[in-house]
Amino acid sequence: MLGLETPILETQGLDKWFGGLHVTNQVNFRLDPGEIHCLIGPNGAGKSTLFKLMLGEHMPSAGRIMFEGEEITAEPSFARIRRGISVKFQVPGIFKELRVRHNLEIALQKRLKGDELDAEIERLLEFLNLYEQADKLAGALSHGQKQWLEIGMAVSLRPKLLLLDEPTAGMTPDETHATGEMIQALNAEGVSVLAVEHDMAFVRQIAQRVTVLHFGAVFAQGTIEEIVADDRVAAIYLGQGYD
Ligand SMILES: Nc1ncnc2c1ncn2[C@@H]1O[C@H](COP(=O)(O)OP(=O)(O)OP(=O)(O)O)[C@@H](O)[C@H]1O
Repeated sequence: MLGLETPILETQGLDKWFGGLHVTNQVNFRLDPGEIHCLIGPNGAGKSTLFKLMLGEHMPSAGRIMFEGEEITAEPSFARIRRGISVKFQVPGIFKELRVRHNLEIALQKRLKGDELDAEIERLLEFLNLYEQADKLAGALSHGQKQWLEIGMAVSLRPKLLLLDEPTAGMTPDETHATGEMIQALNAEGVSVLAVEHDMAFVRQIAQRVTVLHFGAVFAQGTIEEIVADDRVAAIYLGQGYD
């Protein structure tokens, strides 16, 4: 049941200032093990900054970050990755000049060798809907396929927690839906997920809980049904063109 276990990720009173700009404002956030959680909010609300604080790309001005009950506030990104946090950024970080298969091989060879490596490449190609693209150069994939390859690379280390920054940006509705199914399948294997997302249809598809950020602070939290029924949330999106 959500809320009773030690959170996989927790922030306590997290603050970030950029000069005079208070970009993260006393954020108390918890992600329970096994949860799919979406972080939404208008442009400039501070979603990416909160993400970067969780990853160790920015250091907070105040507050604490915990992973599985242990403090990681001052840890560099590589140490957080070693604990089991993996990330997929908006801009694909794939090797465009290499074949799709080879991209996966590079990501997987830290963990697997020989027959096991080969079998896992095949399994991932199937899982990512990239089986027929296996021998194409990664740079020749469609935008959506590149995002899927990046998801495959992000999960190749078997993370406990997957952080996704707008995973469906620029995707067609079909690709977006397929991405949702992929994330749900990973979640069914035990991966906890936190996704920054603008596409509300996608949020509705995957999120078990939603946090709304506004001016760097937690503005609302709940199920997607509670969030879409909240007039205060609708009001902060007015004029921004979201559905
Ligand atoms: N490195 C930085 N230095 C100074 N200001 C920054 C920096 N990074 C972000 N900001 C500012 O912090 C605020 C929040 O930015 P952030 O990118 O976290 O918002 P966001 O919710 O992710 O927005 P979007 O939905 O547009 O991606 C913005 O006003 C932005 O200009």
